[in-house]
Amino acid sequence: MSHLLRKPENNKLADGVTLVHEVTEENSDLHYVGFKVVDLEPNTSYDEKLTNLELCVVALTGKITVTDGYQSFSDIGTRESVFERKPTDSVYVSHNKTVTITANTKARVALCFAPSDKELPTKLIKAEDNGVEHRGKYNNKRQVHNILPDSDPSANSLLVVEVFTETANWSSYPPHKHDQDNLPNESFLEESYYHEMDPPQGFVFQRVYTEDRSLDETMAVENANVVLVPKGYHPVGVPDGYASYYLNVMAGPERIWKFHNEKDHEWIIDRD
Ligand SMILES: O=C[C@H](O)[C@@H](O)[C@H](O)CC(=O)O
Repeated sequence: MSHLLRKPENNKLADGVTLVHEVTEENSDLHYVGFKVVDLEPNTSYDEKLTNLELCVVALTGKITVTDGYQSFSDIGTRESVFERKPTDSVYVSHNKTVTITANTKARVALCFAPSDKELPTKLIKAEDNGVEHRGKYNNKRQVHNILPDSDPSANSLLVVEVFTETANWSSYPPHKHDQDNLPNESFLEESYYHEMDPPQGFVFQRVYTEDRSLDETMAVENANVVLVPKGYHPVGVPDGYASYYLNVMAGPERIWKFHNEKDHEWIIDRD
């Protein structure tokens, strides 16, 4: 199996609390992006102590209450399945705080991390504050919910976005990369993909490859898998009959999403 593909670990932390994924600097090649998924049964809690990391808690499914010890956001989260295709609520918390997430209903929660030493206000990012975009045409159509885009200065280096790709379509396509710290032409951002499929027995293909092909991996990605993109192009192809959801976390030295399309395939954008 590719070292960029992560299957659910389903590590039981306590009764009703399961750590589905844990991507850290220690267990991956990533230095900027950290990512966890936690499943909570009703009335159970998960604590996350932040030291030199900032965090965006995304209520993927179910209702949760999030507190940073000072402020509390109760009963947030808008959906029972990500495939309701509507935005959800999230909470941004800067470094040095302890965050408690309590489930009001059965919930799946994503924790998106990036390095930070900046004290910034804790912020509820309401579902209705997500910028919704419809990108692409023909079989390249996707719906994007911008949770923490670079136009929102609430975070130090975190960028968070969710993407729905219709059946038999492609996204993160034509292939693009953001692995050079060369602004204003391109920014360096690591990225993680948390994938779900509808119906859940589906799969998608994701290729991660660099210009010189020293990295070139094509992965069969199943429901609740995570793909890590330390560098390179990273397109996703969705087979007929299945719809795709993914949550992206991006972070790097500068909080700017400036990508470079692979020239050979850029014509895809310009078709009439
Ligand atoms: O770099 C960003 C990510 O790869 C996705 O968010 C992607 O660009 C989504 C898309 O437009 O298809």
